[in-house]
Amino acid sequence: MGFDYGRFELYEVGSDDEDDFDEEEGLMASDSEGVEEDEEIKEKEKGLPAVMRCFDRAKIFVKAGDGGNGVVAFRREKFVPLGGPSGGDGGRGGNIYVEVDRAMNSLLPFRKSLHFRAGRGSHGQGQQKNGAKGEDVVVKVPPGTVVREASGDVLFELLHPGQRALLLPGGRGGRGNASFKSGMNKVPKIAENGEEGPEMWLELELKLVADVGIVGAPNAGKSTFLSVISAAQPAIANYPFTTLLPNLGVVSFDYDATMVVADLPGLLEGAHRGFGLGHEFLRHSERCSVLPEYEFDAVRLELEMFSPELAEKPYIVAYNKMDLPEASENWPSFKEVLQARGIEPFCMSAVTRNGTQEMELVWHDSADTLGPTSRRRRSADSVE
Ligand SMILES: Nc1nc2c(ncn2[C@@H]2O[C@H](COP(=O)(O)OP(=O)(O)OP(=O)(O)O)[C@@H](O)[C@H]2O)c(=O)[nH]1
Ligand SMILES: [Mg+2]
Repeated sequence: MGFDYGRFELYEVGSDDEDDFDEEEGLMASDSEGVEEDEEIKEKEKGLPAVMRCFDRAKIFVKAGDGGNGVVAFRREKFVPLGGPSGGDGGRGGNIYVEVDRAMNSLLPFRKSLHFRAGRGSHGQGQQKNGAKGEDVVVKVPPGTVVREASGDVLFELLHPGQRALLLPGGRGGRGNASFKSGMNKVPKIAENGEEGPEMWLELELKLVADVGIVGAPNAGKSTFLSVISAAQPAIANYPFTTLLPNLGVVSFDYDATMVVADLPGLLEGAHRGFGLGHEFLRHSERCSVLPEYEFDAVRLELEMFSPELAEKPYIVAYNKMDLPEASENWPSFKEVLQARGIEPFCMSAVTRNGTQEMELVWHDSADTLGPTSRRRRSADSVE
């Protein structure tokens, strides 16, 4: 994907405009226009560290279908000038559902399409024909999505793939005059209009339910590592900032124990904006002579600047790319420096899978120290 993504502050509540929607749809097809918009969002996001993007938000408008109108009609038969009432009922409007789609991992699609309208019920017809039900609309969201009303009240938390909830029921269809008939000779000329489908604005928030996050410098091999220890298949490429959206993977240990791991965007995103050690770091890495402990400090600092609370979480240091000569040469001194600071680093090669299993086991054994959620979530569920 050629664009950054971010926090979605899209439209004011109440800007419910059909034309808007079509335009937005159009954007999806034509990339060139989309790019401009992305630039704008990027601009707004300056200084937002990558980790913040794990929490993804979107605002959407949903409207259930209106009910179809009931109809006034009379039977017409030869020699019967005024037959009985025969107007059918209107069909019910379509419902709006929200459903978890395991293939999604962000709320990004809602940037392009934020209005969801279910179909209108058809009107009733003569000969007591009832109108057809309006088409339902299913809003697909990624696992871990919290749905809130505009007031902030939580409506649903959607965790499990396939989980589906009814957001708004369609409006009732109006009764046709046939159903108002009360006696043989009464010929009511009344019929109801369909009920309007309810509508509302909703806020979606995607919360990653991960036990462990892989943080590190851009291009360090985080996505590669995730792909080795889980079934996840994140994009891997030999340039920094390949990962713009967090990838989730499930690491399975023996007997039923699992851990959800998030591969996060390269943490030194601030680096190219020149704060913290970043600028310096990039200059070094251009020359490819960056000291591993320097990189480690830069990542730690970046994490601290983003969230001191996050930085206080227990962590395990993995030194990757050991298959490369320059990496294995640097390893002893890196290890020494860190040990002197009371940290025991591990080394591995994600590509050759040397040491990756050991890393998994360390995680497994540290489940208690890695945070209270790890054990609780084990074998739990949702993301895979
Ligand atoms: N030699 C070697 N190359 C590796 C190893 N792990 C990853 N790579 C390569 O390093 C490059 C970056 O790997 P990614 O997994 O995309 O790195 P990342 O940390 O996710 O990068 P960003 O998402 O851009 O921050 C790719 O070309 C990988 O093939 C390793 O253990 N040894
Ligand atoms: Mg990556």
